[in-house]
Formats: sequence, structure tokens, C-alpha cells
Amino acid sequence: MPPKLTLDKRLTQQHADLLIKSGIAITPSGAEQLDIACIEGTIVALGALTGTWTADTELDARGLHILPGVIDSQVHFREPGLTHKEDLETGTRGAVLGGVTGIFEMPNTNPLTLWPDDLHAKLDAAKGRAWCNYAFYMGGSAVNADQLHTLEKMHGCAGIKVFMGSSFGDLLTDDDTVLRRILANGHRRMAVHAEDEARLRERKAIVEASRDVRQHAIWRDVESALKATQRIVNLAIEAERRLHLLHVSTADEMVFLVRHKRYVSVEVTPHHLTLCAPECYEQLGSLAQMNPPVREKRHQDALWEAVRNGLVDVICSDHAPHTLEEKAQPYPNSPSGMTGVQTLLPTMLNHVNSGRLTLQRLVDLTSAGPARIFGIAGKGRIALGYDADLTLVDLSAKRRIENNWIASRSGWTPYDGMEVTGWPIHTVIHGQGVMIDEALVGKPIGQPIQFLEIPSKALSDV
Ligand SMILES: NC(=O)N[C@@H](CC(=O)O)C(=O)O
Repeated sequence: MPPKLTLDKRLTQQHADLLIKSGIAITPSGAEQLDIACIEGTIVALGALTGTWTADTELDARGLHILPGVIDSQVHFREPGLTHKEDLETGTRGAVLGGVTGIFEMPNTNPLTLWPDDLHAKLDAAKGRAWCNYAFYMGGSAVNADQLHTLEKMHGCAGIKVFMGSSFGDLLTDDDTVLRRILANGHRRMAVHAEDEARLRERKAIVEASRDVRQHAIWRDVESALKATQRIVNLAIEAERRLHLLHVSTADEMVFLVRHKRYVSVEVTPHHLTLCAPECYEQLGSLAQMNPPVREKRHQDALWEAVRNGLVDVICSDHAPHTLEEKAQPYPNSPSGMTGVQTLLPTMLNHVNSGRLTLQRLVDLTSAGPARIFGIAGKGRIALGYDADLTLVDLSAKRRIENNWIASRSGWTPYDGMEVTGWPIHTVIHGQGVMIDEALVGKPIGQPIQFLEIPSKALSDV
């Protein structure tokens, strides 16, 4: 074990609230066997601490890997307005059971999150009910475009989200004039769902005629995604702004994005990395229906290549629950979306075990990446002075993902029945175990996520 390192040399107390013993921590310098002492929610000592430190609670991490807490920066938790699908309590419960310690929630609720009162309502609703930490996106649209610079700085705001193509909910901003206003007024890195609305409308007849979910990726085709991505990146360059492109799903976009990397950060999702068309539609029907769609292997291979070569910055679930009844409506009336926050880490650990990416790279994509891209204060790495949000996983645990494990009010996962190797065992938030030995403990202790100072001109300052 490396020698003991403490946050403050004068720290003579050597009594922690929580002492995590003998786990293999994934730190910025690699995998190291360490003890971790936490006081008041902060990592205060790292190294060989056994013998010198005492603690209120000790957690034996022998045989486990300790990751900085997983941050899922794209989930839909449906509160207010759609709580028969999910709410902030059930959504964050699923997060913690899946090893996730922080989430950013999307604005396509009812009402939409567009104004200070909408954000305050979500923050109030999360207080005492959220199992993990949280922040909320504001929707960017024609009605609030000119106020975004104020809205995006509000406490608890994760940033601005723009839907360029219509998906679930009533938030659509596809007009270049409005997009220009949004880009001129918001200064934080804006998150974009890029599908071209005009092309989606032109092609909707394809699915209205066939009513076959296998046509989903043909209707919302590669060109729909590429066209919107090219448009918004060009508008961002004109406005000297950086963008965060959500759930990039095509090889063609990745080729384009390589040439514009300095303007964009890139998200991919476990479902695009795990499921493949056409098999997923044959096996799962509308349960595999998602926007942008799950596509053929050629695209999946390109996403993996982009994960490997560093083009991808974050992996997020885009957790988008709908009930099984809603999903059973005949396509295309079935809503797009699937659960994912609880399966994000198990599916990705399984990919680590099959050699598709290293654990270090996974940490970069699920902890360090979100912290870097969004400027999250005090999170994203295991280091002295950082928040004690930690995810402890057993890389060799074999489990079967099943619907009855899913905490989401919608009660299902597209991965029902899938065997995986690698599983979250303990979730620690603010130095307190909220999942211990795979079971929820204590009470919801999630807090609003804080952000570093927001730059006034994204390109020069970030
Ligand atoms: N991803 C989806 O297919 N659905 C999302 C909306 C969205 O992000 O497009 C939802 O809120 O249901």
C-alpha cells in the first residue's frame, strides 16, 4: 500500500465518519490498493490507514474496486406531471441501486422546466426524497431564449437542454433563428438532442403506413441525426460556443465530430453500445424504441471506436421510463424511451469484463468526464478534498438483470434476463452508505450538485 496521505497535515484527529478499507481505488494515477477516510462527506485521507485511524463505520472493501461516484448526466424522472411513469424518489432509488451517485434530470416534464418557479418546484420536490445528488436542466426554447444567461446560473441548474427533433414531451426548438438566440444568450455548455425535425416530419409517413417498430431507425434515419448535428455545430461555431451532443448514435456523426472536436463534447449511451438493429426490434418490439433509435452494427462499431479513441466524453443512460401499457400501444403511438439509470453501470462493467474498455476509461466516462464537461465542483475523482461519493463494485460478481430488481415505477428493463459479470455492491454518498451489500439503507440524503464558476465566454474560458 502507498504511504498515508492526509488532507491536512495538522489533521490529528484520525477518527473518520467512514473508513473504507483495502479496496482497489481507481484514482487519477491508476488502480491502487488504498484505505479511504471520510469526514463530513469529504475524502480526508488516502493510503495505508489501518492501525492509525478509527471510524464510526468501517466498510471492508477487500476484493472490490472503488470508483469515484458515477454521475448520469441524462435522465428523465417525470416529476412533476408524469409520476405514474417515475418520480424523483423512485428514479433516484434506482440510481443508487445501480451505483449512481448523481443525476442531471431533463426538462420535458409537465409543466416543462423553463422558468425559475419550475426549477424551484423540482428542487423542493427533491428535498428529502432524492437518494442521490441531483441537478436539473432548463429547457431552451423561443419563450425563454433571451433569459437563458440568468436561468442557467440558478442554483441546482445543470445547464440548458435543447430538443431539435420532437421526442417525448412538448419541447421542440428547431428554428435556426431561435437556436441562434439561445446560443447568443446562454453561456454554459448547452446539451442538444440533435435530430432534424423537418426531415422527421417528411418521413413520418413511412411508419404511419407500416406501423412496424422495425421501421423506427428507418424513419429517424442516419441523415436525420447527421443533418441536425451539422446544423447545430455550425451555428455553435458561428456563435463561438461549445456544445454537448447527447446520445450520438451514428458512424456518420462521429466522422463529422472528429473534425469539430474543439467545439463539442460527446455523449453515448449503453443501449446504443449494447443493443443492435434489427435484432433488438425483433426481440423487444417497442421496448427497444428509443430516440435517437438503436441502429445497425456498423454504427455500434463506430460508437465503440469513438469510445476507444477518446472522441466520446461521457456515457449516460438517457433513462426514459414509460409504463408497459403505454409501450404496448401499436407503433408509432408507443412512446419512445426505456429505463437505464439502474443498468448503466452493470451493463458497462460487463463490457469492461468482455474487454471492450478498461475500468479506468469507464471512470473517465462516468465520473471524471461529466465533472470536466459540466464543471461539477468537488466530484469525479478519488482524491484528497473531493466529495466522498463513491461506487464500490465487484468486477467478478455474476448476476442476472431482472425486471423485479428495477426500482423504476415503470418496472421494466430492456435487459431483463441478461447475465452480466460486474455489479455495484455499495453506494456511498457524502461519506454515508446508501446502498450496502446491494440493499438500500438509511434515508434519501441527496443534495443539489454545485457547479464551478460559469464562464462568460465558453470557448476562451473552459
Ligand atoms: N429518449 C427517448 O426516446 N425518450 C425521451 C425523450 C428524449 O430524450 O428523446 C423521453 O423523455 O421519453
